[in-house]
Amino acid sequence: MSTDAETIRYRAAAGESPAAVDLLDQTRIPAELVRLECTDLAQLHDAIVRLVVRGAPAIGIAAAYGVTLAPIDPASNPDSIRQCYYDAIEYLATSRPTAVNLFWALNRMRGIVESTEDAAIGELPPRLIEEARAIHEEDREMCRAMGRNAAPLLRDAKTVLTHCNAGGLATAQYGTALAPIYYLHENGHTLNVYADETRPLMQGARLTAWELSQAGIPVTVCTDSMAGSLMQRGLVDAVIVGSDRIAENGDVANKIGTYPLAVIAHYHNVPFYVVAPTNTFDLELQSGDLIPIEQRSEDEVRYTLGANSAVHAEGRMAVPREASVINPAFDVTPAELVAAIVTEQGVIERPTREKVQQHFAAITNPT
Ligand SMILES: CSC[C@H]1O[C@H](OP(=O)(O)O)[C@H](O)[C@@H]1O
Repeated sequence: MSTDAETIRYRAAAGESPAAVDLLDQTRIPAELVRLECTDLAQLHDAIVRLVVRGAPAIGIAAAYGVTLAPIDPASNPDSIRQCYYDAIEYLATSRPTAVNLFWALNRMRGIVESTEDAAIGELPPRLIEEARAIHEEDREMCRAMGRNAAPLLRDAKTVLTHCNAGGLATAQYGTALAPIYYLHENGHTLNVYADETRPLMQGARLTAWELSQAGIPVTVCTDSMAGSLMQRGLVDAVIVGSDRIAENGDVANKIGTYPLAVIAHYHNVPFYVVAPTNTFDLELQSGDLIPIEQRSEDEVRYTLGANSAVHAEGRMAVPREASVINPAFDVTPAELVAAIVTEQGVIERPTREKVQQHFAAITNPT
């Protein structure tokens, strides 16, 4: 993806210009490529809430950079400086509840604050910038690794179906679920991709279709309700999606509409793959029913194409005011419907609690 379409950029403060988290405004794609500069915490928090920046890893990266925007007074005492950063971390943690990468990244930033001695408090701002940049670059590398690790699962596939956007726009670059698609394309095996439009905010139609088209990968947008008949007619060789949080037993939270895809894929013997970095696992949650599910504004359903972006500002009312609306942003797919979870460390075939634990044990105690 070209640098002007890079999901997130960061500018440290220099002279009169303040530090800025520079985001590709994903609510404006595909109509236009517009960047939004966030120079304070409220702007960054709002950008996460409105899905200007979205996708579990990208949310974590943006929030990590967001901590460096805390309005510290360098002349105040070390405890006051630390408290200002802690307040920023707590505030950013209120932006969206489901993607565990947000909390994982904020905890890493908290660790830098906690571990900086009074005598070195002047070093804290550059240390935080360095940690956020490390989180950003690590994600770039993890996406490449997930592409390599997931590619063999698709070696015999011609056509895959994906849901929402788990591509470069959801990460530092390259994506999770789309990473093997890019990797195979780069190595002479170009897949055909069905992209679920993904109501109500249309991340599939607007974002996945845009980024795959930019990469020269054939993509066909289908409505969410079409996926079943595509599999019924044998037109889908595999379903591949990202995730926002994976419980210890392998249950997977992802964009609303993922669970029915997994059920239909299971019924039609189509392999259902999940691609996510290890920082998307929440090993403190024993099962998926404990994953917090974000409830978003009903107006995103009431208006065509959702109601929270410039593209949607002229959205037409699709639901009479007298009718009620629900808008859970995610659902949970039980592990038994998942053929494999692919991380940057490898592949968890037929995930179970034991296999997830083994995957993480192998990371901490490599043989
Ligand atoms: C690579 S994680 C992408 C993940 O995040 C999306 O949710 P949202 O667009 O609301 O941030 C969706 O669940 C994707 O699978």
